[in-house]
Amino acid sequence: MLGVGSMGGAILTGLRAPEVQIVRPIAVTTKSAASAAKFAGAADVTAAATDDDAAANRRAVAGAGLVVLGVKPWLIVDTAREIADALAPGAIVVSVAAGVSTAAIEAVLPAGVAVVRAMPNTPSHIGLGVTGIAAGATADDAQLELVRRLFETVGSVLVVPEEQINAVGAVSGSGPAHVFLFVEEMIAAAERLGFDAAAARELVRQTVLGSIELMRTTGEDPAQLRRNVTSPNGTTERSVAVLQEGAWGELFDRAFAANIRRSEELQGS
Ligand SMILES: NC(=O)C1=CN([C@@H]2O[C@H](COP(=O)(O)OP(=O)(O)OC[C@H]3O[C@@H](n4cnc5c(N)ncnc54)[C@H](O)[C@@H]3O)[C@@H](O)[C@H]2O)C=CC1
Ligand SMILES: O=C(O)[C@@H]1CCC=N1
Repeated sequence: MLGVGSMGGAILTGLRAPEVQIVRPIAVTTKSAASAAKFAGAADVTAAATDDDAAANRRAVAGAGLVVLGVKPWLIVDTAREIADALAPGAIVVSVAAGVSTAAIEAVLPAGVAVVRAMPNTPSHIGLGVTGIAAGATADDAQLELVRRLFETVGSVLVVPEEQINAVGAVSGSGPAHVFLFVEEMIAAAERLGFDAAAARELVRQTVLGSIELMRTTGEDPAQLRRNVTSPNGTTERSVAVLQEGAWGELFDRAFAANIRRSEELQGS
């Protein structure tokens, strides 16, 4: 795994679970020595920093069947180019980068190396991620299945056509940020009602955690769960009506469109 920051690190945490059957140690690389040092003494991971060893990425992928590129989008093609002739024949290269197409990566890799694009999210850190995966031109069903199993170690997986991967990024890849923004705004509004920061945080955090857990454990439709709170002619009806005046549907359409536009720009970067 080349690059184990927020996203790569979350996937790595899932892969390190003892029940995951995988060849160990998992070879990872980071840019800085300080990041690599966090794995010092780990029996299941070997880490090397590209700042220390310019050949760290090439060494890490030697003999690997599955290589995950977890670097920033604008480094993906250069990183793929850098490791191209160190890859084992038949290796699968998975990119988690926003925007960058499988074709752009395939173009710098030797024939016989399969490329798969994945769009995971950070709840993968606790095994509750959701990842969209899409096969490149040469990845066959068995290779895609292996990548599915990789991401199933950290949550659920949806196979989508590559044209939809940017949309997966908007909905679930970036999704945790949208949820946290909602929580931040609710806390700030609670503070404006006069609650101190600790009380506002407790009221909102527990409401959000409890609501999500209710949705998970009951399996109920969110609209029904909302109706369960909304007494006819009660208080919720009034606040929900005000929120709906905010045209959330249109707001989300615009937010997702902006997100997808940025993925398209990153493709060209
Ligand atoms: N953060 C998120 O929620 C999500 C991120 N992604 C994608 O994941 C990728 C990484 O994003 P983050 O984890 O957020 O960034 P990050 O900055 O937290 O992690 C990037 C990692 O790459 C390492 N790195 C930099 N140059 C390197 C090199 N030449 N060789 C090896 N490692 C190198 C850095 O040390 C760092 O560990 C991006 O392409 C992004 O589009 C995809 C889905 C969600
Ligand atoms: O913000 C980003 O570009 C990355 C991709 C999806 C989530 N984080």
